[in-house]
Amino acid sequence: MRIDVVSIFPAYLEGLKLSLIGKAIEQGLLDLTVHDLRDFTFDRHRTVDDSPYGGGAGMVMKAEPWALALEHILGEGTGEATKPILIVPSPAGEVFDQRIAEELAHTEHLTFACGRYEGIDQRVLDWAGQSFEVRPMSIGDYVLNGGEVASMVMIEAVSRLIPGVIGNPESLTEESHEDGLLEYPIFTKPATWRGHDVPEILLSGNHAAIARWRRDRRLERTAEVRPDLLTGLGDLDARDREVLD
Ligand SMILES: COc1cccc(Cn2ccc3ccc(-c4cc(N)[nH]n4)cc32)c1
Repeated sequence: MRIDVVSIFPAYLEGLKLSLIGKAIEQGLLDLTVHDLRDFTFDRHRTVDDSPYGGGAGMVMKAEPWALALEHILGEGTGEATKPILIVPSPAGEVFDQRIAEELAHTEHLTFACGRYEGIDQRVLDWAGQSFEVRPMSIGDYVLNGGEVASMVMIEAVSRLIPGVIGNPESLTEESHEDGLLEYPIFTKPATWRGHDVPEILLSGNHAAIARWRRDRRLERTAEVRPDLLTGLGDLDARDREVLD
């Protein structure tokens, strides 16, 4: 997968080059390029913003640098079969979730447009629609100062789903949100720690009983912390219902 990110703070994205995502880049599973939007300005001050038409507080990101940056990215295109996707982090976007992460993990090329100030001139998104599938995307109902953190969240959530990025693919199966339930509580040595014991069942070696215990804990935790997720689940069996009632 090819990922391009455009930002006026390219150093923000350096964190992605650590740990598993960094290894995936080294292994060629991921091709990440971060572009400095100011490289697409040509005035002395490398201007990327101006005051908003219609008045109001703050500044708006100018269209032309964005168009030049996106054209540069398209120009490096390797003739992808489908329109590349342009993710535009925004408080006014569709809310990113695991389903969208799974969807994006199957695409060839993602571009993230990291806005700052009060956002990007709307005409950029309208213009980009001719060459990109433009997806304004929120990572939650709270306000950030720009799109970089949101892009890192989405890039991490998507990249870890690419085969080979996470060493053990089994660890992707029983995760929160993977199948609609939150994950079960986890423990490691020592078996007793500051007066707190690991649940006996986990020391029993009875794998069927352990699997059942884990599913029960997932159901209980989901019902307690995120009951909204239970409505989206398919048919729960009688045993599941018993745990929830
Ligand atoms: C109403 O508050 C705002 C309205 C417009 C812009 C900004 C600041 N800002 C600039 C670029 C940008 C990109 C993403 C986000 C963002 C995404 C999520 N989930 N929260 N915040 C915020 C951004 C704040």
